[in-house]
This record gives sequence, C-alpha cells and structure tokens, in this order.
Amino acid sequence: MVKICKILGLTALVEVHDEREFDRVLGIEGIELIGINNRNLETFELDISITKKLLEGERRKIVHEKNITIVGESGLFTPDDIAYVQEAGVKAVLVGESIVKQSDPGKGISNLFGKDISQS
Ligand SMILES: O=P(O)(O)OC[C@@H](O)[C@@H](O)c1c[nH]c2ccccc12
Repeated sequence: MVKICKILGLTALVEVHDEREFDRVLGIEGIELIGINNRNLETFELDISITKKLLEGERRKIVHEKNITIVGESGLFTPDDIAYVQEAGVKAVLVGESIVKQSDPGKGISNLFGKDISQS
C-alpha cells in the first residue's frame, strides 16, 4: 500500500499502537510517515506515555536513520502534552477532541500550542 500511495503521489500515514506493530512498520521499505496512536482501540483509554515508550532506544535511532516522520496521535490537550511528545521525537500531531470541542477552532489551536502558530 505504501508503494501504491507513492505512485499516486501520496504519503501513507501508517498507524501503530504497540511495539510489535511499530517494529513491523519500521521494516516496511520506503515508509515515511508513522502515527503512534495513544488511544487503545479496545478500551479507548488514552496514555501519551505510549509515544515515549515506543520511541525509546533503538527504535528512535531507526526512525532518525530512515528519516521517518512520526505523528503523535490522540490525547493531546495542552502545550505540555505537545512538548512531551515533541521531546519523545514526534514531528507532527493528529488532534481531534481538544480542537473540535472549542467554539473557535483557531483559539483551540492556540490553546493547544500555548501560542498563535498561524503565522509560523
Ligand atoms: O480526539 P483525539 O484524542 O485528539 O484523537 C484524534 C485522532 O488522533 C484520532 O481520532 C485518530 C487516530 N487515528 C486516526 C485515524 C483516522 C482518523 C482519526 C484518527
């Protein structure tokens, strides 16, 4: 699928939830974008330390060597949450609840990042 996306001019975002899935996806030839979902899809529990756990040690090295972009997904509500996943090695975020629940999405984004990022 990653290859087909590339032919079509797309980059596939492949989502993982645990070490086993992450290791499998890290082995895909040409993988560029991996999302770490902090939500357990069986229990719907959120835990952003999953991102940190998955990006420790050897895996972080592989991510760096292969120039893979890691997307932090789910459970991000505050600037501290963003800083935490960024520190872990995340370069992009996938955010739903903390923005869509605001009446003004722009303000929701500013609150999430602790500043107005619309010009940066
Ligand atoms: O509402 P949250 O906790 O900010 O989560 C958003 C997003 O990460 C989540 O909805 C999601 C994770 N993986 C996805 C894949 C497709 C669409 C949505 C998603």
